[in-house]
Amino acid sequence: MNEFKFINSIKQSYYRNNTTIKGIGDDAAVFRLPYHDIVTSVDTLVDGIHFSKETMKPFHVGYRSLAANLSDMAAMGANPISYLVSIVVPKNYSNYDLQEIYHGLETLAKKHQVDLIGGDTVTGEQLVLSVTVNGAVLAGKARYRDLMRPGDIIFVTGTLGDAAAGLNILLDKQSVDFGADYLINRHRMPTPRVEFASQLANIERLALNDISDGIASEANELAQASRLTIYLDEGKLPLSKELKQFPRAQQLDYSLSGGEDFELIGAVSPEYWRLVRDAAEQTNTPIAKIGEVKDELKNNGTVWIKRNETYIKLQSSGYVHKN
Ligand SMILES: Nc1ncnc2c1ncn2[C@@H]1O[C@H](COP(=O)(O)OP(=O)(O)OP(=O)(O)O)[C@@H](O)[C@H]1O
Ligand SMILES: Cc1ncc(C[n+]2csc(CCOP(=O)(O)O)c2C)c(N)n1
Ligand SMILES: [Mg+2]
Ligand SMILES: [Mg+2]
Ligand SMILES: [Mg+2]
Repeated sequence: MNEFKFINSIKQSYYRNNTTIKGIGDDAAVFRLPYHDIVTSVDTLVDGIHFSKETMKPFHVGYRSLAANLSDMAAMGANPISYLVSIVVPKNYSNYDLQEIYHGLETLAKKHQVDLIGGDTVTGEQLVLSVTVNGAVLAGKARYRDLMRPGDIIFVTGTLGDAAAGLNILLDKQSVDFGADYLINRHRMPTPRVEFASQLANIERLALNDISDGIASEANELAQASRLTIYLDEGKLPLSKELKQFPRAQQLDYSLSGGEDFELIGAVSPEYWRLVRDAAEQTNTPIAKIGEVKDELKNNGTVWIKRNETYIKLQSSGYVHKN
């Protein structure tokens, strides 16, 4: 790999987004947008933590990395515009491997009309891919975690637990009778719910969070940020037929704390539930009502889940990076 040749090889020949004023080729990129709040976030994938030779090809590393970032845009109700990639390239990575990472990034970027506007390339010991994404939301319309209100419906998109099941199949810790390809694909190439979230623009108030660490963790984040109590119904968690072939305890472990589903969990007033369902239908997004929000002084900041007709406390049991 030669740094400068490489940068030239990944540079887009034109920019899709008309907000992009300067992309790759100067000291920094520039984009311009009136009437919007700029939304930005960064997420990093590390070899051995988020993927391994067993679980992902370079193409998937690129795809999955942008997917996680676009998912954060969706969770803010923002439309993604552009992204930057910081990459640490190990010596044993071939030019082909590198191009495949960018092929994965570009495949999803094209789908969402976002531009690669910059980044940084260095060599190092292990592959690290850090993607920064920029997006925009109409001024004042970002979907913060503290925007839940008592009486809100809690909903979730897609199905939960598939990515964790797929990962365990890839790591040879699990075998299945059917649907291995589906589950593996859900792990390698998650679907960020960008169009769905964008279709909710007409709803005055909405709280959203995306599910990277598991719904047990993300629901607790919503409850804590909004200082309210969430009640979930375990029987209403949306599970794929592929996940349902596992023993019930495993279904629950994967769906509650497996993580990496990149689905959205949200809270909305019941009067707007119809609009949420319409948006789901228009964007081909499965959606399920899974609970409600209450204001209970002694329980605020916590999440409860109905299991066998009684509510038990749902601890924030998702994935935590630790040393
Ligand atoms: N090293 C850091 N320096 C500064 N801010 C950070 C750092 N790490 C996380 N944050 C900030 O902490 C908040 C929570 O980040 P977190 O990564 O948990 O959210 P997320 O990206 O939605 O979840 P995930 O990374 O699990 O997908 C965000 O505002 C994020 O920008
Ligand atoms: C090889 C391999 N081993 C384990 C895992 C599981 N894993 C890693 S990070 C994470 C949470 C999300 O991370 P973040 O919070 O950084 O977004 C999970 C569930 C994996 N993906 N690959
Ligand atoms: Mg993060
Ligand atoms: Mg997030
Ligand atoms: Mg995390």
